[in-house]
Parts: sequence; structure tokens; C-alpha cells
Amino acid sequence: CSYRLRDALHPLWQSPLTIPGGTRQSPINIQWRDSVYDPFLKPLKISYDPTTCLHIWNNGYSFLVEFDDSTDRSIIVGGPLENQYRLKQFHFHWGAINEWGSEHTVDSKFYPAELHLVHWNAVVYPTFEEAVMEGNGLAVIGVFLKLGAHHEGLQTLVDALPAVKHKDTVVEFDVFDPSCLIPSCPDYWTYAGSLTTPPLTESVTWIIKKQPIEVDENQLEAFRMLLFTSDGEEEKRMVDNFRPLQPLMNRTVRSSFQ
Ligand SMILES: NS(=O)(=O)c1ccc(O)c(NC(=O)NCCc2ccccn2)c1
Ligand SMILES: [Zn+2]
Repeated sequence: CSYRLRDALHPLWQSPLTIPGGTRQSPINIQWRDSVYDPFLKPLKISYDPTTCLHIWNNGYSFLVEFDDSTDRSIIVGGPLENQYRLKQFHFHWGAINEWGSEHTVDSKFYPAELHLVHWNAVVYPTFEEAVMEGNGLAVIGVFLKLGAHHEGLQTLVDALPAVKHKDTVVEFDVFDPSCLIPSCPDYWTYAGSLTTPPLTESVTWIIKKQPIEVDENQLEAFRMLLFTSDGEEEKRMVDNFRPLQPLMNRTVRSSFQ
């Protein structure tokens, strides 16, 4: 008898976990010894204008800090990128406990959380929505969070989280410079990948910083107090909002360092 293998549905997104024909899906495990040093990779240049910060939004999957991306005031350029890319938002993925939570792994090690700073190619594409559909449309900087010292810069964000406890709540959040969340060490890995949530489009140049930032237990716990659910619904804690690892397939991870 013939039967159709149902694509495994992701518990969080009730959508197929795999993209049929996907060849560059994210996240992946970064095997340090298999990454290839590329001497032609430039340093990544980051210039953010803190006044482009708009608000924090709980979208029911993570909390997003969104920026005014109508001009080139907050951009990144260099690194593996051909063009400059505009900052649109940043968000995090984290676990219920400190043993896991990041989307990417390094030598199969999970971090308790991972920051994604999302940028789009406004030089080539008129809107973010169009850039999301194109191979060179997005550039996402990934930063690992590890348990350690209190992070001063993150605390201003943590203090605002109770205001966006429920799905579809927004709170004003002006004047924040996300470069305080990016480690000073310039070293990164880069590879061609995808969004890690629907629509899972293969449009992301990933730039994963080698050095994690340190945050303390209270700050991670503050993430875990958020809810997937709207006010009035049965409460579901927002935790484990990371996608499973995807096959590397025919890709090489390049490093900016030896
Ligand atoms: N996690 S990620 O790859 O950095 C990334 C970056 C920019 C994005 O717009 C997305 N995805 C996204 O916004 N999806 C629409 C909202 C959503 C999020 C999760 C599940 C279903 N729909 C993911
Ligand atoms: Zn993400």
C-alpha cells in the first residue's frame, strides 16, 4: 500500500519542519575544525543610530526590538557582504533551562540563548518583504549568550519585558544601541542559510560571532517569564523557541580568523 509520509509538524509553528527541496536551511552545527579560514573576508562594520529604536513587540514566538528602517541610519557593511544592509529588528531564542536554547551550536555545544540582529538589503530590494524572498536579501548577526556576569546593556531591555508578557503586546522602547550586545572580538563564522522560522526562506547570509556575551541567571529567567499566549488564554511560558539543527548539505562554513 502506498502512504504519504507526513512532514513532521513543528510543535511551535504547526508547519512542516522541512522545506521540500531545501538545500541551505538554518540553524546548523558549526564544526570548528571543518570551517575554512577565508583571508579575503573583511571586518564587519557596524554603525547603529540608537534613536532608530522604536518598540518591543511580543509576536507570540519571541520578543522583537524593532527599528525604523526607512533610512540608512542603522546599517552593517563589509564582512562577507556585497552591499550594506539595514537593521530591522533583533530578537532572541532561548531554552527552558540553561543546557540548551541557542539555534546554532559550536562543536555540538548548545548555549542557553542566541541573539539575532536582522538586516535587509535595501540597496537592491525595495522592501524587507521582497528581500526575504531573495538569496542575498538578508544578513543576520548571531550572538551566543552564555551564563556569567550581569549584562548592563541587556538589563534596560529586561526591565521592559514585563510590559510585553503576553502575545501581541507592544511597549515603546526608544534610544537603545544594540551594538552593546555585540562582543568586541571581531572573529566570526559565515555561511549561506535561511530564516529559522516560517517562511524558512533561503535568503540569509549568517554571520555568527565566535565570542559569546555573558548574561546572568536572572536575565535569562526574565526571558522565560514571557508567554507564547495572549492575555486571557491559558498561560504557556515562552521557552524552547529554537528550531532543530538542519543538514549542512553542500555548504562550507568560512571563518574570518585562523
Ligand atoms: N530567526 S531568524 O532566522 O533570524 C528570522 C529573521 C527574520 C524573520 O522575519 C524571521 N521570521 C519571521 O519573522 N517570521 C514571521 C513571524 C513568525 C515567527 C515564527 C513563526 C511563524 N511566523 C526569522
Ligand atoms: Zn532568530
